Amino acid sequence: MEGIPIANVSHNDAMTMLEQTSRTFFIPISRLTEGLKEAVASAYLCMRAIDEIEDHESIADQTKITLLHSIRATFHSNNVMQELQQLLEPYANILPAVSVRMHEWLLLCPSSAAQTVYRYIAMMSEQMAEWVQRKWSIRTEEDLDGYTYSVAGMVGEMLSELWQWHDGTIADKVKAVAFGRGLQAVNILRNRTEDLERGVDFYPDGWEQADMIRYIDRNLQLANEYVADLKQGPALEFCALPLALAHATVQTIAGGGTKLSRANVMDIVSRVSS
Ligand SMILES: CC(C)=CCC/C(C)=C/CC/C(C)=C/COP(=O)(O)OP(=O)(O)O
Repeated sequence: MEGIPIANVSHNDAMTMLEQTSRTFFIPISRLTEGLKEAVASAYLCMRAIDEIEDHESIADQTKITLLHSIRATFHSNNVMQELQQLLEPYANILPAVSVRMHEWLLLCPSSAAQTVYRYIAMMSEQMAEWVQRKWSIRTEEDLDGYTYSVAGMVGEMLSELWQWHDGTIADKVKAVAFGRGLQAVNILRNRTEDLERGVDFYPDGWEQADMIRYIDRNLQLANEYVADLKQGPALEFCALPLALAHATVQTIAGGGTKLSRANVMDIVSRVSS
C-alpha cells in the first residue's frame, strides 16, 4: 500500500472535519485500514461539501447550479485542487468550511484511488445540479429511485470499487446501490417534518409513511444481502454500523418515535463493534 501523500496536519484536519460533519460515518471510516481510510474520508468530505451546496438555505438555485457544474468541470482540468480552491474561495463567508476547503480533502486521497473518487464526485455534482434544476420534483417511485441514486446509491457503487481497489474484495454493485438508497430513504423518513417545513417533498405522489417504509425495507433487504455476501475484512466492518443504525431508525419511526435516542445509538455502536 502506498504511503499517505500529505502532511499529518492535513490528515488530522480532515479527520476532525469528519468528526464534526458525520454522526454515522466517523466511526466506521476511522476504523478502516490505512489507505482505504484516506480514500473513503476524502470522498465522504468532498461529497458532504457538494451536498452543503445543494441543500444551502440562502444560495439562489441558479447559483447552486452554476457552482455544481463548475465543480464538475474542475475535475476535467489539469489542476483540480487549484481550480477548486479558486472557485470556492469567493463563497468563504457563505458556505461551511467543509465546502470551502474541498480542495484540501482531495489531497487526502491516495493517488491510485483518485480516478475512482474524482469520477464519482464529478458525477454527483452534475446530478445534484440537475436535481436543483428540477426543483427536487419527485412524482413517481422512478423519480425517487433517481434521486436516491444521485445522492447515495452511487456512493455504494463507489465504495464497492474502493473495496476492490484496496484488497480485491468483490461486492455486488446493484445491491450496493440499494444499500445507499435505503440509507437515504431512512433520512427522508426521519426528516419528513423539517423537509416539508422548508418546502421540499421527497415522497412520490400519493405516498404515505407506510409506502416509504416499504421502499426502505425492500432496499435494506438488499443491503443485508450485500453485507452477508462480503468476506471478513474492512468492507464488512465498515458496513455493519450504518446498516444497524438504519434498521433501528426505521423500527423506531414505524413504532411512532421520531429518531433514535442517544442511548440507542451507543448501544448499537457497542454491539456492532464487539
Ligand atoms: C455499499 C454501501 C456501504 C452503501 C452505502 C452508501 C452510503 C454510505 C451512502 C451514504 C448515504 C447517506 C444518506 C449519507 C448521509 O447519512 P447521514 O446523514 O445519516 O449521516 P451523517 O451522520 O454522515 O450525517
